[in-house]
Amino acid sequence: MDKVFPLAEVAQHNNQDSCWVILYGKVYDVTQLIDNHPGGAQAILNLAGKDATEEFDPIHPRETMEALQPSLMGSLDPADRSQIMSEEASAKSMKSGNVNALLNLDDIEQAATEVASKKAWGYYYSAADDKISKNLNSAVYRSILLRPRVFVDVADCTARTSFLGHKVNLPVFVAPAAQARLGHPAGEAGIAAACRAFGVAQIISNVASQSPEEIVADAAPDQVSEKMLQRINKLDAIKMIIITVDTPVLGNREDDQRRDIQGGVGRKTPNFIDTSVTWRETLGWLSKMTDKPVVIKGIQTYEDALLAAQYSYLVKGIILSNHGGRSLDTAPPAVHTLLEIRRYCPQVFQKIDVWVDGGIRRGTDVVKALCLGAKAVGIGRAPLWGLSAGGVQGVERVLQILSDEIHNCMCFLGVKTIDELSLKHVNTSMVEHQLYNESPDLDMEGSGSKAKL
Ligand code: HEM
Ligand SMILES: Cc1cc2nc3c(=O)[nH]c(=O)nc-3n(C[C@H](O)[C@H](O)[C@H](O)COP(=O)(O)O)c2cc1C
Repeated sequence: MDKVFPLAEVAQHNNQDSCWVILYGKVYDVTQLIDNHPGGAQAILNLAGKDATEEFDPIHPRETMEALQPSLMGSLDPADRSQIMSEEASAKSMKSGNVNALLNLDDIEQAATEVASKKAWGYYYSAADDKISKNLNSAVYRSILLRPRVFVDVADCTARTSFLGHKVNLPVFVAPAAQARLGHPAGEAGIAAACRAFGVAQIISNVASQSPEEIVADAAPDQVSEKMLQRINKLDAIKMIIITVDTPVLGNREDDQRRDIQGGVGRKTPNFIDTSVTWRETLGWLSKMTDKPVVIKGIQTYEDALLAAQYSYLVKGIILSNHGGRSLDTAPPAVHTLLEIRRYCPQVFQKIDVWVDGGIRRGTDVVKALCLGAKAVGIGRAPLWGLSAGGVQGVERVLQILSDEIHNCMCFLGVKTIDELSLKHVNTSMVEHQLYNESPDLDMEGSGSKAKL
């Protein structure tokens, strides 16, 4: 028979010698676990004698509960449990609101800021040092102008395209992001549900708060270890392996550190960083481990884009990204790298797919990146804000807003398909002037008011 414990009794076991916690209404004696806990002894001790569900839930995949089975003691007294649950429910009801009334991605971030925990907000919002790269990621799109064409029949305008051969409804993908369950219990699987509804691709983080099997469970993390790759190779719903290379060390994210009592969520996620990766050895190893196409995320210079293209037998794409400004502050926004590639090694666009992410606030931003040669555009924080503001519906709202804005922008430009978007639809003079102190290269097709007629 299940043993029942009142909250007052659990509360007495609140130290290293006897440490009990409540998880999902059950009582666990985790005294033996403290010293071997991957998240550190203090993480558990801070919650000793208390309900640890809220702290535990976003960080551990469901299978952790199996590891905890031997420590199960019984259940929390139902009266105490219902007290805790009603407190949780009233906190949650503040979160519901009509996400469909939110008109743009800034509104969604604002709504999420109001309802998210300080810790979730700090983790999502934070970027390295002085946030120069984070802010420039968005600002750079503002200094690219669009060149609308008129009297074009755009009745059949569509934003459908393909993503390494897989058909998608929008040229937008959800970029990998750790800890989606910090923002909402629906987590990465909730983002997947919204992506499924919109026919949009999602990249799953290696440090997601749910396992890859949970996330793709309804589809039509430890290190990128051999074990994980073997699991992923078996999942048909996972179409490609993305290797993130822009974070050899964790960026200095002060908003995260300030709002989390244990020094920042980023620092507590499992140690997934390997500082010894190299082009030749890591890609050689990866080519033996998987038949799935490989995409390298975090390219920030044309030199590295060129190198990646030399491995095109394995590397099918690159994502120009500075990790949403979360790694090296003052690293360039993807738009600068796109322009560099156009200038110094445009052949890269022919050899591999080039995608970008960082700073997307509007459908016009997406369209501008596509005009400059990107095949797809990633959003990182926006789906996390959507999830925090309104769960799956919030993420769907993000995708709906972008979809509408992309469609309208294409109609204004007089284009009917994504493939028609080109350099002649944008004027990049301001950015090029800032980068090279000169007007754009007039030999390039389009790109500015002096383009050939
Ligand atoms: C207080 C109740 C908690 C319990 C009972 C608990 C239990 C566990 C267990 C059993 C594992 C190992 C899972 C496995 O090997 O399959 C684990 C992993 C981990 N825990 Fe906790 N934990 C607790 C709280 C926390 C907190 C508050 C944090 C962070 C602040 C944290 C961070 C981690 C991390 C980072 C891992 C490694 C996850 C991974 O490798 O994927 N834990 N925890
Ligand atoms: C909270 C958060 C967690 C992230 N976690 C990862 C990750 O685990 N792996 C990764 O490659 N990129 C990660 N990123 C970076 C995103 O994939 C993406 O490059 C970036 O967020 C894009 O910028 P944006 O947020 O301005 O759209 C994370 C970003 C955020 C905001």
